[in-house]
Amino acid sequence: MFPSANSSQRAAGSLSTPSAASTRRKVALKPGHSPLDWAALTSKTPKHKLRGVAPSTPPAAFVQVPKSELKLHKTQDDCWTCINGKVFNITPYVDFHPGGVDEIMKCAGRDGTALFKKYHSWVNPDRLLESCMIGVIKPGDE
Ligand code: HEM
Repeated sequence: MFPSANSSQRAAGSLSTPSAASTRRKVALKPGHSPLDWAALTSKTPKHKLRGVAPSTPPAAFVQVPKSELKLHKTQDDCWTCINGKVFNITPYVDFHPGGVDEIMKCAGRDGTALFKKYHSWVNPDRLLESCMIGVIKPGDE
């Protein structure tokens, strides 16, 4: 084996047996629910269906969502959240969430910005959920 077990080229500590604290908890997603599958679905599904709105609904930038409306959508088959002031219909995404359904449902029907940043500040919600954006939270309701 190279480098040999006691070689100075080896990193200190044991790389093969990480402590429990440093291991990432892996969630098993349903078949067909990988990030690539999500990208494929969003590219072929009409936007109004992903947004969960009527086809005649104005583009997201022109739609204001009151907080009282956001609160009504908190179940797995009708789930909205607000991240950085943007309101998304995450119903079609829930089963694709790499962190699992239970975790993402914690932001259902409410502002998920803090939780989102706590768990993955590196993820870009605007890009990932672009096709699911319903509108912006009503000014004053943030
Ligand atoms: C719209 C809301 C959310 C979206 C779009 C989203 C998206 C993602 C994405 C893309 C990943 C994979 C990150 C990576 O592998 O680098 C991920 C992982 C994860 N998410 Fe979320 N997430 C959302 C909400 C949440 C919430 C509310 C929680 C917790 C309460 C959460 C907890 C996690 C956890 C624990 C992981 C696994 C991280 C790991 O592998 O170490 N997420 N999420």
